[in-house]
Amino acid sequence: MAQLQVENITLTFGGLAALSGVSLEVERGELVSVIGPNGAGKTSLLNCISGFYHPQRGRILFEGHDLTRATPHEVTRKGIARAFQNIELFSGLTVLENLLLARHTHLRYGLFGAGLFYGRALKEEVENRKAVEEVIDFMELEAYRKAPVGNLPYGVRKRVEVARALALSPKLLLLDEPMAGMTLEEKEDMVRFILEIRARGTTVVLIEHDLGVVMDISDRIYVLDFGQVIAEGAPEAVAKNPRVQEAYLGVEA
Ligand SMILES: Nc1ncnc2c1ncn2[C@@H]1O[C@H](COP(=O)(O)OP(=O)(O)OP(=O)(O)O)[C@@H](O)[C@H]1O
Repeated sequence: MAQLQVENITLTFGGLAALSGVSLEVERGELVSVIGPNGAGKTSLLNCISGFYHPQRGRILFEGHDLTRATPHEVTRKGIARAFQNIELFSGLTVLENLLLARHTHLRYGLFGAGLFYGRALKEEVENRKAVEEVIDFMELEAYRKAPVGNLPYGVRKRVEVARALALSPKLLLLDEPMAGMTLEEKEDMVRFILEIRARGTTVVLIEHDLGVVMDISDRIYVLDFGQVIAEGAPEAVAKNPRVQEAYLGVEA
């Protein structure tokens, strides 16, 4: 059974179908990209998987758990974390504080438990610190750990946004245009990080407009157009698909 199973989901907004009958399967450890023209439904799909939107039809299963109606918080606790297109960080807090806060908000046992079991809370805090420091090290953010996020250059903030998601120790990482607006050098760094994240066994679902990057690094690609999957497969096959060329690249088939 695939780790993530999106089964035939439909999501409408006042009569307009953002997604109609979309199915997608992602195996554990895979790097799967979702591409498609503007408005194709890519972000809506990610919003459904991460619990921000609930499809009117269909099912979303993660490791066998039905997440179709789950809240974003429940989805995170099941092991899915998301880095947002529009960076979702607290600009007045440092990199370290943002990462710790993400863990505290989503992963802690709760105040009641912490009060009753002081030892456990302390152990949890040590684990939080360790996990966050490890992510800072991994994402090469050491030089910025005490810097308020608002003062950092855009490219570094994008990297912190991915680090915030990684701080949740996810089994599945959802990346919504992590390279948008980056310089070539920053993109190359981000590609390296994504490949290393996958190499460590984390499943990655990536939305990305840079086709060159997508073709280079994806195990498989899903192509959306007008809220439907019009192609799926290995990068070479997808690139050759006439429907994709027509829809995505604006080339006559
Ligand atoms: N909250 C919403 N309310 C109404 N319509 C929405 C909402 N979110 C998305 N849509 C509509 O759903 C469709 C798909 O949008 P979506 O943002 O998922 O596309 P996308 O493929 O991510 O596009 P882009 O590449 O521009 O980010 C669009 O027609 C959009 O206007």
